[in-house]
Amino acid sequence: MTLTLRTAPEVVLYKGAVGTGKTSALVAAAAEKVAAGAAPESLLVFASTPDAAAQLEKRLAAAGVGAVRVTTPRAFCLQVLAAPAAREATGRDPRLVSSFDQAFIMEDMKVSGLKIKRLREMLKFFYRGWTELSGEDPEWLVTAEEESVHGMLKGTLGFTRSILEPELAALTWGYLHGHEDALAAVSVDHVLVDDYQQLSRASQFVANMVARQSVTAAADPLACIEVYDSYPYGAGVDELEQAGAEVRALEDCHLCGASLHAAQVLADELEAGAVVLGNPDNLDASVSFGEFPCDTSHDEFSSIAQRVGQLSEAGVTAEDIFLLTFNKQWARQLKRYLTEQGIAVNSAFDGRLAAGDYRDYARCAPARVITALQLAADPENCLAWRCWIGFGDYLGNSAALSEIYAWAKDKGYNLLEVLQELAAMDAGAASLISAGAGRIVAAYRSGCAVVEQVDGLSGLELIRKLVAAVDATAPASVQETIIPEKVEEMVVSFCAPVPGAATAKVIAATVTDRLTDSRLEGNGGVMMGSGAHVVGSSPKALLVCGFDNGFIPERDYFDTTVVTLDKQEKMHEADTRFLYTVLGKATDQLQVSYFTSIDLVGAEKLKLKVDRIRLKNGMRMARLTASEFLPVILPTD
Ligand SMILES: Nc1ncnc2c1ncn2[C@@H]1O[C@H](COP(=O)(O)OP(=O)(O)OP(=O)(O)O)[C@@H](O)[C@H]1O
Repeated sequence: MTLTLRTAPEVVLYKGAVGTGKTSALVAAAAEKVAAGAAPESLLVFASTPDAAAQLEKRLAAAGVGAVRVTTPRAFCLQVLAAPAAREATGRDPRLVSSFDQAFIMEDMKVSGLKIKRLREMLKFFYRGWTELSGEDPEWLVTAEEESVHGMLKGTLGFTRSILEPELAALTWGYLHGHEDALAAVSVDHVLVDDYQQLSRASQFVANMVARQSVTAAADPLACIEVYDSYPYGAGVDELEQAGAEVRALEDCHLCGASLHAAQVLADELEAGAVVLGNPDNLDASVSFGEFPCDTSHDEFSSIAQRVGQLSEAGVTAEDIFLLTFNKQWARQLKRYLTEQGIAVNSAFDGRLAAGDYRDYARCAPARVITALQLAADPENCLAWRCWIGFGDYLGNSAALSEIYAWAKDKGYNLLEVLQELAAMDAGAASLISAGAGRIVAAYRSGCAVVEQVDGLSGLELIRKLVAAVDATAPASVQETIIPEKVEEMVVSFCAPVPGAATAKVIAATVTDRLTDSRLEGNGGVMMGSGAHVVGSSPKALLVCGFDNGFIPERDYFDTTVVTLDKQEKMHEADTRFLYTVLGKATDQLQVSYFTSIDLVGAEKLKLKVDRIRLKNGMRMARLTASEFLPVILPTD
């Protein structure tokens, strides 16, 4: 069964390679519509990531179209599903399952009895299917096993009233598709979409369906990389063309010579002859390219700091410099170094919850406090209840829960209603439903007590009290091993900043953002981040840092005992596409640096590819090489 794209009567598609001015064309189109009399509120602009949305908002404001709403499909869908009617219809709250929550959902799924590897594969198949709206095809799920595992997953998500990210846009599309009034309420006259190819198919469908008069999209099919939506749908560009889009091809590239050259050779590798980037200014690639080999990692940090200094002396503002990194741990070290040198860095939040092992009360103490905070913010948060009752048990209490779910299935209860009903029963009756019901009810009661104890508190006082109250719910033997000050420090750093008046709701919202999103959080400073953060920006100087084998390509790529040849080929293609997208960004300079030696322990920790080991001053040192992509992108004479 084929599903056809429902779109607006007027569809324009700006199509071009990196740096050909697609976003600029979109901004101009928005400005034109407003100049022609459209109210700014009648426009809705989608970007593929929150960082790209922030950049686009600035570009629109600079073009005089300030009051236009710029968002991501994810944020838009969550807002649509927040309406009471949508909650009622979908049976879900607008709450995404974070990677932390996912551990518990996985425990619930393991009850299916499938081997973990098979289960993970099947889940991926469902996720992709959801993003591609395969659920519309009655023959999508073939085997009875698939049907049953799929039903189980949907059931678990229903009980916890939560949404998996790959499910979000499909759920929204399904809801709007079946509720014309809801669709009319969220529709606008003009929808504009940047980096269309980076959206999932379901996101693309949602963006099109909410446009009454026109859709203006910008796309580069070659730059189809996963940055925010899972399973970006490159084929959607063709689908839009088939839906009657008027294609406006953009060919002149406005990047610096080095970025243009890198993009061209990488594009050639992806699809011979597919893209020929016009170079209107006949730029010389070698002038805008810089290669900076360094001996140690520390030398590279120092080289980066020095170059940032030189750039700012030359008049490049901090906001026009992007430091692209490939490894989180190494990026953390680089950030620390730059900050010590007085260089302000605008990067994504990088605190860890030290979620530890949820089976171990002591190790997951900060995660339990965060979960309790979410319950304090919303005692009806079924997903947080799921986590809360799972802590401290080897299987996250999944076996008992599955029996309880089976009992509650026909009653139409959500998890909180199930817990309330069990708590109201006498213990004997509850244990007939599940032998583990007593444990679950006890956990539920302890959670209610914690919520009650922090009622009305705010700021640090709230967190302090939460830490103490949560600590008291752990078994006495565990409490002895928990250091409340340490837990408090970790929780505070995860929630920071915590103003005195911040309520549980406010703090929990920050936590939820950080658990489910990654965006540049700084106010000014040089931008630093991964490929997902550079998308949507057009820095003057792009400094590619730590361009080493092991960081890109990843170490496993080189080890054919770990990776099959097929997989290796796929990894190479994905890296090429990724580099094509992210290196094709700089308008003035593309600088690449790498380091060639590190102690062996450091190399292991950072998962670098070690070429050779030698002894230096009695220490085992690893010899590294620049990324195998460096010779590919080097400008030729
Ligand atoms: N006609 C033009 N003349 C000169 N510079 C331009 C022109 N159009 C765009 N630029 C500049 O080129 C850079 C890239 O433009 P833009 O971001 O619009 O391209 P894009 O195709 O959307 O890029 P990406 O592939 O990164 O999404 C920006 O710095 C922009 O200001």
